[in-house]
Parts: sequence; C-alpha cells; structure tokens
Amino acid sequence: MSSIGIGISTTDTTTATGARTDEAAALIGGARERIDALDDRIIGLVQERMAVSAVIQEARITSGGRRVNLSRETAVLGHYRDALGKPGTALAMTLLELCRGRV
Ligand SMILES: C=C(O[C@@H]1C=C(C(=O)O)C=C[C@H]1O)C(=O)O
Repeated sequence: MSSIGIGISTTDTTTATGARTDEAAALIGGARERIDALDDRIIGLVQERMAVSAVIQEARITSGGRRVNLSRETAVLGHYRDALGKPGTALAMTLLELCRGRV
C-alpha cells in the first residue's frame, strides 16, 4: 500500500471498490464475491425457468393452442409486483420476454 497523507490508502483494492479505507475495501470485496455467486445462481434459475416455460409452450402449441397465455402472464406480473413493487413488474416483463420472446 502506498499512502498520501495519514489514513488515505491508495491500494489497487480501494481503487477498484471505490472505498476510502482498506477496511471498507475488504468488506466490499467480500460482499461482491457473494453478489457474483448470487448472480450466477439467478442466471441459472432464469435459464431453468426458460426451459420449463418452453415445455409448456410447446405442449400448448402442439395441442393446437397459442404460445402466449395472457391471463397467466397477468398472474405472473402480479406475483412479482406484489413481492417487489413496480420494479418487480419490469423484472417480470423481462423474464416473460426471455421465456416466450417479444409479443
Ligand atoms: C409458460 C407458459 O406459457 C407462456 C409463458 C409464460 C411464462 O414464462 O411464465 C406465461 C404464460 C404464457 O404466455 C404458461 O402458460 O404457463
């Protein structure tokens, strides 16, 4: 670590995290590892959701029905909105687009 005056560190770690102390940089670095691991799990769950959704859509289309079921999508949107508020609706819309494409 080099330093500029008392208590101001200029390590690579603090630079990368935006922290102003080594203690904060260490906390942020550890928490970012947890976030990266959570993001990997979230991405895996989204991919699993896409696969399950595809099974449903293919079964419905093969049976002569339509790909999209708006009443079900409304229920999914409501579920996310109830849990996460307005941004939850936007998240659900993105998930639905990933799962059944743009309508
Ligand atoms: C998966 C389905 O098909 C489509 C995809 C949906 C989804 O990914 O949640 C919801 C409704 C349908 O538009 C379903 O009807 O459940």
